Amino acid sequence: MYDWNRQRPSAMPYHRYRPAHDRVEVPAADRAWPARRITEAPLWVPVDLRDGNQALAEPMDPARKRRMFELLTTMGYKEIEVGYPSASQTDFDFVRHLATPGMVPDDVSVVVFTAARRDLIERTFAAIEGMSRVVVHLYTATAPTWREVVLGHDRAELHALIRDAAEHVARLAGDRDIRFQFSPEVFNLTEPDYVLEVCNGLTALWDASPDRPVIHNLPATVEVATPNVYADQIEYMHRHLDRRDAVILSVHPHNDRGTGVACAELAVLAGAQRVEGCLFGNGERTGNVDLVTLALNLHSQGVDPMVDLSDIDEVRRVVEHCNRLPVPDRHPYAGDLVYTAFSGTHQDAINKGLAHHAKRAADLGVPPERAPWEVPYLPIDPADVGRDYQAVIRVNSQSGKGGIAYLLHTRYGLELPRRLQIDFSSVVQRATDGSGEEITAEQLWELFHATYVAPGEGAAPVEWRTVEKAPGVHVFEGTLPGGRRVHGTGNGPLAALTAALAAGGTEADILHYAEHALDPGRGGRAIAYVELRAGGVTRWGAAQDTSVLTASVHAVMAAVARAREGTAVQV
Ligand SMILES: CC(=O)SCCNC(=O)CCNC(=O)[C@H](O)C(C)(C)COP(=O)(O)OP(=O)(O)OC[C@H]1O[C@@H](n2cnc3c(N)ncnc32)[C@H](O)[C@@H]1OP(=O)(O)O
Ligand SMILES: CC(C)C(=O)C(=O)O
Repeated sequence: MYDWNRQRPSAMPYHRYRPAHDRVEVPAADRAWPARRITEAPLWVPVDLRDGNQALAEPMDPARKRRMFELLTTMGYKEIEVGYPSASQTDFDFVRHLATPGMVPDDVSVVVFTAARRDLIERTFAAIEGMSRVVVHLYTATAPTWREVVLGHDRAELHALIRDAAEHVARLAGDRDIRFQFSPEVFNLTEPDYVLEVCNGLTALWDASPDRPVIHNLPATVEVATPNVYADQIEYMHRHLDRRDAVILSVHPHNDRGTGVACAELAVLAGAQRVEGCLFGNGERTGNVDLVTLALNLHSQGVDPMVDLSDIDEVRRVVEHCNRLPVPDRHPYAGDLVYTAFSGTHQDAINKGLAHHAKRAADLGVPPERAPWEVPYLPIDPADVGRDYQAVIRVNSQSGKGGIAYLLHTRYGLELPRRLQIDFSSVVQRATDGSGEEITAEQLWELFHATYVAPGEGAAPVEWRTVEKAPGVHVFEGTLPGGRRVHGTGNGPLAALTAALAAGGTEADILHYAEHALDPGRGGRAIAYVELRAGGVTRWGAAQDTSVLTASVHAVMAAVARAREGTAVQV
């Protein structure tokens, strides 16, 4: 029987915890969500200025709040939770600031958050005086532990408290342009029948209609189960909420198990129409669900995300400034390293994929940024979010020839022949293995130059010329360093050069020769690459010059000089 790697029981106190299924009744498994697909973006509601802000060690000051609000409207969010105005003077003043005419774009609604307490509700209404298109968001925790331990109420008492608060909200709203939202906090640990009793009661109390729908927001306040459990809970509510066409079913996942994004996506499959979260997942503890990841996940499936993330680094800079928290290097879509490959096989595949993409775009007659994207290892085109390809490939000891060639090509215009790529890759490997560090494009170029070009610099003829005496008959004559005159004839200038070298005692066979122009930014220069065999060893040499012939002669001499270094016998 297979028993390799048999794992041993740990000493972790895991038995202190109960599975989520024992803590909450998960409705019957008559589910349709697994077979559904997401074909349009849900309504997004960023809660950075409330849930995100309340989780910061240094909550945003008015200037940072204004910056965050501006960012959210610029990105295209149309419903934004702007604060908990009864919680602090800063929050109150910020909402009053938004009440100034012209501060909130006409097509944007603001949401204000309040607990189900009359004093807090009244302060909330004072904050929104004079504003239109406001959503008043009332919340109360409804899960058993919160009822019993935190609030000290049984089911009926808590229901009465919520209804009293909801009536107060409706009274203060009167016939103003205000909509209502309710969140049974810790929905995911609340009995489904109790959630329905409370939510359906409020739908009736607030007289929700398709023209003036109520929002029922069902939070996974603390994520406690696998995302399929949350999806089952949401689908059950979707099917059983009264006046379904007068209810916007909203979700508000947190990320305690690291599956906030999965919870939100499965909840949308299960019937949720609206998602609350924060940019890059700021929020209490491990954060709210990340709205950037959700939006770009849709983008990567060909679904319009309905927000603008075309300059993700600018979004990230503003969010980092407002929250005073960094976005990690591996953060989906936004981290510094997420479009970068270090490993050889990934680089090789990306390199080939990018070349294939460029060709496909040309074949289709469209610019590369409009052509269908199917590049291995890159789920989206970095250019879609304003990233360039500079950082896509970076080289260290895990890298292979493809990545090295890619960097030298994109940065310096070199088109290394395949065998030279292989040769140089082992040179790079030795250098990076020794240092253990990443090697930049500049350092690669320096290493390339030192390895293949520099040896020719002291070995090139001091003066030389070639003449075509008759068609196909070339003569090379020149003076080698040290003063020796050499002379040779061949069917081309390089054949004449090797004949001259042979006459001088150095037998060399050219195995491969390639040259190309470098880009115009390099002063009209050409580069030549030569692989030759001399004295029993095979070596590459390279040289650049404005003359192709000079570059070729110097490349031959560089390879000869390297072959000399590599043989015991002087060639
Ligand atoms: C999941 C969430 O994100 S919920 C939002 C959490 N956000 C915040 O707490 C940030 C802002 N909060 C605050 O600044 C303060 O808590 C305030 C101003 C709202 C209230 O402050 P205080 O009156 O000093 O009360 P404190 O915060 O100490 O305690 C909360 C009280 O409200 C009660 N309470 C808590 N939630 C609710 C609710 N949703 N509805 C009604 N009462 C509630 C608690 O039972 C407790 O009552 P008790 O004092 O009789 O035991
Ligand atoms: C009350 C709701 C909206 C909330 O912030 C949460 O449950 O995390």
